[in-house]
Amino acid sequence: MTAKPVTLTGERLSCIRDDRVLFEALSFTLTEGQVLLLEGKNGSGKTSLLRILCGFREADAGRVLWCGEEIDDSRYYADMAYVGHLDGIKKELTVLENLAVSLALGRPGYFSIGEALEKVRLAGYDDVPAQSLSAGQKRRLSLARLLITHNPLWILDEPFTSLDKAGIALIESLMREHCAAGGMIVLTSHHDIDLHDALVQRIHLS
Ligand SMILES: Nc1ncnc2c1ncn2[C@@H]1O[C@H](COP(=O)(O)OP(=O)(O)OP(=O)(O)O)[C@@H](O)[C@H]1O
Repeated sequence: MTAKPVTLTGERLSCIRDDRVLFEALSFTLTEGQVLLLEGKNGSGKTSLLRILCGFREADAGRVLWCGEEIDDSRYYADMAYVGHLDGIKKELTVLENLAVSLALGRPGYFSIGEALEKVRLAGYDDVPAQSLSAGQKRRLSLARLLITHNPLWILDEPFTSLDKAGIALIESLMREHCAAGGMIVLTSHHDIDLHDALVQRIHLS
């Protein structure tokens, strides 16, 4: 039996909020190594589309498929990692405890916890409660979760928020490595991203 190709497909997706059509009949297919960049002004529906792709909200019409199957199965949730506005961090836990919980819930990824902390420049912060971190450090911690578990699909809502220049360059290089390893990324960003154009599909919501 041949394995199905790894794809994320949006099929004629529509979203309506308070009688306003944010988007309608939106279709795309993302394959291994590709990035889908959602662009558009504030309130245009980027986060709403991400939430539909994550399965947190149903589309008003259309379907989301992972490897050709509807996303209501556990395989999708094992394969997908979401980093949203709220960082997904447990503030009462330490940096190390936060990552240990993520690792326990997922499959081991590219890096150990120690290596991931080095990468995101949080080495030495292991025992610091997450609530004491700065906004940029919290964002780095939430992104470190992507490195310690194996998730072919990353869904990232404004991943560069609160990051300094070095942090932005770091995330871009992690995204390039993820795509080179066959991963896929869907993200929203108000910043330009430094990725090879051939990898990037853009959807502009208006
Ligand atoms: N839970 C909700 N109930 C009703 N309306 C909502 C809800 N969430 C979002 N909206 C509305 O949907 C529209 C799109 O919001 P969304 O967060 O998807 O925009 P966005 O493109 O991500 O914006 P931003 O760039 O500001 O993050 C907005 O007008 C918002 O008020």
